[in-house]
Amino acid sequence: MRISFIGLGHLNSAIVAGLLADGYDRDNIVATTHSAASAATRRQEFGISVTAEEDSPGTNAQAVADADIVVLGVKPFHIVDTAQSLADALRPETVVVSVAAGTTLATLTSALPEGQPVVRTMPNVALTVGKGAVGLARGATVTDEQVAQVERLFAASGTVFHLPEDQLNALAAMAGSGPGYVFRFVNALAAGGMALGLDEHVAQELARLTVVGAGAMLDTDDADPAALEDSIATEGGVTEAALNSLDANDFNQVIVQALQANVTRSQELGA
Ligand SMILES: NC(=O)C1=CN([C@@H]2O[C@H](COP(=O)(O)OP(=O)(O)OC[C@H]3O[C@@H](n4cnc5c(N)ncnc54)[C@H](O)[C@@H]3O)[C@@H](O)[C@H]2O)C=CC1
Ligand SMILES: O=C(O)[C@@H]1CCC=N1
Repeated sequence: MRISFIGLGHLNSAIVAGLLADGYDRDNIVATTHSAASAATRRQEFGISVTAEEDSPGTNAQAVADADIVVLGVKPFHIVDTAQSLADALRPETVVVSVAAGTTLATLTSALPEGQPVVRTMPNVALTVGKGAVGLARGATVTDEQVAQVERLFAASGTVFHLPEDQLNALAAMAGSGPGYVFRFVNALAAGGMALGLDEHVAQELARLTVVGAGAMLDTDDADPAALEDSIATEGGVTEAALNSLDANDFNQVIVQALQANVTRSQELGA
């Protein structure tokens, strides 16, 4: 299966890293970037063929010419132009996969030749470490076999959820962006530790190790986050006092509002 990555930034790099860690043959992966500098960096990092549009205009079209799957990993506001620029080079059976926030199947389909198989996905960067969560919605003309091929691309380093397209923005708000919220929490925890008088390095290490440890406790199929929370919040103890403070500040509602802001932005990007 030949896979062509158009754009090799944070997200497509996470997919490539996951594939390579799973033993995928690097000779069957090619990628392109905008700048020559980032192509050189990624070539070095992954040992795959990476060419830059800046160096050789038209390299995107060359990269997709014999691909079985093309993964468009450019920013949402570039995806229509990019898809249109590839239209003449794509073989009719090549599956075009979008990872873009917001961009709908209808928009992508209208930028491609009629009947081109399309899959819209929403991955997250945890693919890099084999722990990705990926939403997948199929276009109208993609076959079951092609969907299975796309699923295998992500299942190498993550868990795939087949969802109706109208649920992908919600998945993005939770899982696509979710690692970013967790990293923000780590930074906030470290800042909290420093406010209590801990040395910066100690506070940062404590924050990081705490989230790594809690994440590892969740890393089983039957993990129960509510029961885990209870197991730490001893009745009348210190954790309970802190959680009560979070409740008093409407922590859950703060999260709901953040997810709503995320969905609103997806809708704007998709409009
Ligand atoms: N970063 C993340 O955690 C996630 C990102 N996404 C989606 O992934 C897509 C890319 O986002 P990031 O990787 O964060 O952005 P990024 O800025 O890191 O990567 C964009 C890539 O596109 C390349 N590019 C731009 N114009 C190009 C052109 N004409 N030809 C070839 N390559 C070109 C750039 O060189 C760069 O490698 C977006 O659509 C985003 O919605 C989806 C889920 C998670
Ligand atoms: O922030 C973004 O727009 C992308 C999509 C989900 C995560 N990163």
